[in-house]
Amino acid sequence: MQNFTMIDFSTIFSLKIFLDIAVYYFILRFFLWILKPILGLTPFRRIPGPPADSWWTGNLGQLFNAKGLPFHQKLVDDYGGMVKVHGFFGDEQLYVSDPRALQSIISKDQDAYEETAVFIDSNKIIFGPGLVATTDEIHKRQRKLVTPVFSVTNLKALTPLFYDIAERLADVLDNELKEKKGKEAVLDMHEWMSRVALESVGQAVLDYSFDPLDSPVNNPYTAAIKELIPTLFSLAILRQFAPFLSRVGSDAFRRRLVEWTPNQTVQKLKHISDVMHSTARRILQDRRANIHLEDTRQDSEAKDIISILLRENERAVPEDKMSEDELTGQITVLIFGAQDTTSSVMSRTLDLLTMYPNVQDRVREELHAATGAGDGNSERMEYDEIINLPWLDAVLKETLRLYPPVPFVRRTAVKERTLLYSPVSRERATEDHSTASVTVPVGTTLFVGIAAANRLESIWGADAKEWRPERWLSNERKSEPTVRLPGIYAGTLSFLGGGRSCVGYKFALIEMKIILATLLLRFRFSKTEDEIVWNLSQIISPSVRRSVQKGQQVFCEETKGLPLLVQSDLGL
Ligand code: HEM
Repeated sequence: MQNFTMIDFSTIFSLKIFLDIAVYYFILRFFLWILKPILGLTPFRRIPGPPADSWWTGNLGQLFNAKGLPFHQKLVDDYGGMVKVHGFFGDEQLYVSDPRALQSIISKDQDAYEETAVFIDSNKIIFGPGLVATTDEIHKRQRKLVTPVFSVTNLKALTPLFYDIAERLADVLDNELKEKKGKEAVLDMHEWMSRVALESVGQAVLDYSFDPLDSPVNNPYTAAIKELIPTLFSLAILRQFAPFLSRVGSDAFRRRLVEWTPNQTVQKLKHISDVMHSTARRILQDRRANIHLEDTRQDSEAKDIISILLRENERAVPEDKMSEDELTGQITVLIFGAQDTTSSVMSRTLDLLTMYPNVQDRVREELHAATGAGDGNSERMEYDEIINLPWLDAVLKETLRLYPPVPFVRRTAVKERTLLYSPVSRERATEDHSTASVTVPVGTTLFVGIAAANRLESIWGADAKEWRPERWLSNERKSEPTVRLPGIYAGTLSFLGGGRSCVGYKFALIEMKIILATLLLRFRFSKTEDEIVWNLSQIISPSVRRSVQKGQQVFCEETKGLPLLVQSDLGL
């Protein structure tokens, strides 16, 4: 009883402090908002940009909006590569797609631009202290161990596994068509791409099956990971307070605060995070038990990414070793980083191939020639062969360039730096190639416009906004552009660049190529009557838009999915 009174008192005390700080925070921001323009404290007076859409959320509601993609593009079309946008209470932020400024942010001066505190702190709460929740030396130490695990040698060893999963999916789709009593049927290919992506990353990273593909999924982790991105996105505005909330009280107090929050979405996020964390911990214990077993048997070594990481961690010098919490954090981060991104790109590729059937035929011809599929005895390709197929490669490069699944990331300036950029006036006809500069004060939030930079005419030519895989074929390649983006993949920013670039990009490429090649060899994909729209939900995903009549009124309804007509008779 005594104990109970004590805990209750400290909780109430912490809650009071929390509420006091929250009130003072809002009052301070409110006064700053009024005073800043009067005192001339607006750092980006000369940078063009749209007016704030709301006095307290600025342009955030437009930027973090499922239908926000056209707004992102319009910023660049109307105002150029350095745009001023507004955050909370008039906070001035920069939306950058200018290649020279991006070189500084992503590469040359990368230590001056860190992930935002909102990103780091909310990831720490959701995933634990893995790569996306750490900064500075801790982040560098973790990357030193994680990056080599994704070496080409390790990925080559995973190639047969990716083939096993891709072929299992093709057999399952074949059965679906047979069950529908024919050689063709409309199937939700985004659902299948999501399932096969999760199974691939589960098996390749953890040696764990999340989804057998040939039977219904009944795994709480699978359900949790599916819900994570939409749930995070619907809390986009609330998450801006994560840095503030994560510094209030103890871990136990903050957990209780979350439990008390009378908001269904917050409770859903707590449940998702708990499921992911407990599953990751269990898997880690299993893997650890297995690698010790293999060590004593001197058996062939496990090829999954986490077993390799555990072995590397054992061998690392004490100051480089990752703790149990850091390793658990990596598991969820890798699964999360891999699933929605690759499924989005594979879905988009299939959708585009239905819009450009001649390109679909061309890729299939290339696959037939490489595998002997036309003669009825299709063979698996080796890693090097499939990675270097020109048409398949061109299709993926062009899809990733024009439709990167992560269209922007954000950074915070942690050191004051000056960015050089080319100012572009509103009328493109009067483009000005002179250099302008802007000093970026510490604390400024910057948007790195990945999709915007990937579509710049100054780099990709007048047809930059068209999907033309041919541009990647050697006979079409013109001279190297004079302006370059600081990206690690094909001169694009799709996997970013610098010290926070995607660690899994080679994994993603081989996985996606094997799955797409296997499907294209067995099936033809065509459009249906359905209207497909691509929505922004942190990562872009497809939905079907339908008109629904309710009484006298007609409404537009959107359901996640990508229905495509799938045919198994390729007439070979
Ligand atoms: C088409 C697929 C993919 C795309 C387009 C993609 C894109 C990206 C981008 C843009 C970032 C930078 C995020 C930021 O700075 O805020 C990133 C980071 C990351 N990606 Fe990927 N990714 C893909 C697949 C994968 C896969 C398959 C894995 C793992 C197996 C993975 C693991 C990660 C991790 C761990 C990070 C954080 C790196 C760090 O902060 O040091 N990604 N990815």
